[in-house]
Amino acid sequence: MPKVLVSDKLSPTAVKIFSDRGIDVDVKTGLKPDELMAIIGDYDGLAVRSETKVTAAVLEKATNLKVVGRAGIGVDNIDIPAATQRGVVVMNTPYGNAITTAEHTIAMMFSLARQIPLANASTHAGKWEKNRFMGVELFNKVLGLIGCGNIGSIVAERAVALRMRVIAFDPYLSPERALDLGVEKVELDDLIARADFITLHTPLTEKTRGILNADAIARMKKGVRLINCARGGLIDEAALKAALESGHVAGAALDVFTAEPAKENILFGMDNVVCTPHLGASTSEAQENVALQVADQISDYLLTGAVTNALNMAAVTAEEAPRLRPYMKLCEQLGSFTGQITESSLKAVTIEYLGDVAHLNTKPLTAVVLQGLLSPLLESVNMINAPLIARERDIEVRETKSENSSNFHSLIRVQVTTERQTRSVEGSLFGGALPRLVRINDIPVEAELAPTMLYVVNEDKPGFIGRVGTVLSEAGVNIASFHLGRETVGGRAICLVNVDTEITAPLLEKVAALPNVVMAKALAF
Ligand SMILES: NC(=O)c1ccc[n+]([C@@H]2O[C@H](COP(=O)([O-])OP(=O)(O)OC[C@H]3O[C@@H](n4cnc5c(N)ncnc54)[C@H](O)[C@@H]3O)[C@@H](O)[C@H]2O)c1
Ligand SMILES: O=C(O)[C@H](O)COP(=O)(O)O
Repeated sequence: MPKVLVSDKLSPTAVKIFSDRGIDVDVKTGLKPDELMAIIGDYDGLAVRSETKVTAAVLEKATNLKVVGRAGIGVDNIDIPAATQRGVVVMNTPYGNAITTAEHTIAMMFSLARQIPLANASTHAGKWEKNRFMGVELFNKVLGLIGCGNIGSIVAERAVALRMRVIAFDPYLSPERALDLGVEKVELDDLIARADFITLHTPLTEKTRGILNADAIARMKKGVRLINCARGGLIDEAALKAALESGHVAGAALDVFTAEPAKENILFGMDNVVCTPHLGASTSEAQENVALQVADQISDYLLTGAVTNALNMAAVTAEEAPRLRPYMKLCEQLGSFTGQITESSLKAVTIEYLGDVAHLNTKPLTAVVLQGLLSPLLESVNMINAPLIARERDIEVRETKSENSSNFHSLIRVQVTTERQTRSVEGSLFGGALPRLVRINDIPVEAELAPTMLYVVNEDKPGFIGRVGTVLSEAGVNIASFHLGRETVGGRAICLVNVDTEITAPLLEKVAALPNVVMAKALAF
């Protein structure tokens, strides 16, 4: 039974879903890094929010871990490259808290415009300072959105309804989408110069870190108000403090901070700053949504292989997963066979999906071919990091599909080009489930791949089979099955022998030295 650890505060719905689906679940929140590292090796899945830091050091100890699920959007607390390297799928729940966070942004904008937090404190203190709190309307003001994805778009819709004039900077916002939302797509400089209110809705990346720095702030309208419910670090806090003190920026509302938990911050205590402790996603509805989604996604992956909302792997639906399973095995074997017989550096791989398989989601199949292909050549390759490794090594990966597959319902052809040559291997599923190699280069064959195999390329001459059999039997190696194929009578031929024990190097040398043998290799699957 798979085991999952919930290490941040999640709605109890998550635990119920894991238990109902037959997954062992432990809830241990507030763990220190060394405490997490001490126990993480026991778990197949980890469910987190933003508090648990899933670092490379934690992943190193996570020897059984298959999936990390983030109940929320931002994944900056998870070392995705390290997870990818270790074959751990990282998933988030990209929509579950988007409305809630957009509503928090709007609430922060109103709070700033009408100084509600300060007025509230003053009124509670019995001061009745009616003349102190003069606000501004949102109506007809220019709202500049930096980032117009899920949350930015929802903020835009709400702001348009408030009759604000909404402009947005987002390099990935299409003109059609902007039109649909009723926002004007602009460049960052334009937004900075025109906006009365600016809200941020991007992840924190190398490009967005400090996107509102001293220079950007200096170019804003005097009296601008800034709202950040995305990530600390998008606004330079020291530059903001200076601009708030000078009055250039009239106010700022911040849910997120450069260092969190933010027990101290240079902006704390300023009258024109409204703060909340990273509450953007904190509504009962959003927490219910993300807990339910993350538990279902983690369970689906652990129980069926379905992949939803992964950041480092292609999606696989629950319906696709069982149909893909036998092809995954075949693809791994085709990749592994090709990888084991490849001796010079790889330049390109083409994977052709022919017949019924062409209608399936082939992205994960290609990832598995690459895993099989690269595993004999490199350490620690898995289907999650294999596409990345291929890219990093400039191996061109092509995928083609066609409905025609000659004599087979489905046929997968893997063609590999190295510095020296191009070779191809074809495979199919017999009876819809059993992987078989059906062609190696131009030679038809029908071979089941077994854990230990001998692969020989030879000239098709009488006596060859007997000689191989004799050499193997003299070495005490039992033959389980023998598969032959040849180009033409007397031409190039191949033989694949499934054997019950290891083929040692001296034995392989003996086979290679037999008459008419062109090449001999020991293979393992
Ligand atoms: N405060 C909270 O509790 C809370 C809750 C949820 C999400 N968030 C944060 O809000 C952010 C946005 O979430 P989302 O769901 O809208 O994500 P999203 O991926 O749907 O949208 C992000 C948008 O930012 C845009 N973008 C990326 N780089 C950019 C750049 N350099 N300049 C301009 N735009 C850029 C992208 O094109 C995308 O449209 C995330 O960082 C997330 O972590 C915070
Ligand atoms: O990225 C997110 O989803 C938000 O920052 C929410 O974070 P939280 O789950 O820690 O509240």
